[in-house]
Amino acid sequence: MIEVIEVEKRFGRKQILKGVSFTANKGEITCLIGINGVGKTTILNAIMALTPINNGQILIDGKPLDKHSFEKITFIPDAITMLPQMKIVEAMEFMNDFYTCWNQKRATEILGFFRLNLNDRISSLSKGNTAKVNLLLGLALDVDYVLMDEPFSGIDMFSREEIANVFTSHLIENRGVIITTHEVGDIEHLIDKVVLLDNGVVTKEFSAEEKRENEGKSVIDVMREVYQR
Ligand SMILES: Nc1ncnc2c1ncn2[C@@H]1O[C@H](COP(=O)(O)OP(=O)(O)OP(=O)(O)O)[C@@H](O)[C@H]1O
Repeated sequence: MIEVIEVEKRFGRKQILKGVSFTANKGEITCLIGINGVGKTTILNAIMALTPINNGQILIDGKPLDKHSFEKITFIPDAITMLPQMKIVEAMEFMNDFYTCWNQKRATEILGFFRLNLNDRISSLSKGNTAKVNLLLGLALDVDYVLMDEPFSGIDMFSREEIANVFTSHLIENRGVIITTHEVGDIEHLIDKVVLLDNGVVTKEFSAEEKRENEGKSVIDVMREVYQR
């Protein structure tokens, strides 16, 4: 389980996170939702220890972040981190050299899943294929938790459908996934838990299925209630 406990984060004098708490379980998809600038990416960066927090605690399987946390989590950012002149195959080789938990068999499977070509250069990829390469590089790591920052952002509906298919595949099975988005429509039916952020805190944390079954409300209905004040 990933536990985010009363996390506070300031950039200069601007307090972005004012005591954010939520949990994300293994085998579940937890969706962090909030309007632009609310601090979704900052939370993912904090979980990866890429940004220091001012207060609070983050635990992975009950333990504070340390140098071994990286063997448990992968972060799939919304922009490519590989050099533009690299071919996809070279990006995969780089990951293989760098990470002991790289799973080549899984990488080859994802390559086929997304119909990507090994010899295509990163710089030549469409936005949709860039997102798919990011997913390939992240999901081919054998780790328990996957953080995804805005995987659907700016991508056409066909690529969105293909990416959404990942969430029902064995590529995700048994892993704990935290995804940030403000375009919840594509995966609403796949999300286990929704964490709504507003004004630096978690305003609602709920099961999407229970909300639908007990109150007849979709995630988008709840978002409207929270954000259209
Ligand atoms: N390194 C930084 N230095 C200063 N301010 C920052 C830094 N990183 C983020 N911020 C600010 O913190 C706030 C939250 O940023 P963050 O990227 O976490 O939001 P977000 O919810 O992911 O937004 P979006 O949906 O637009 O991606 C923003 O106001 C942003 O400008």
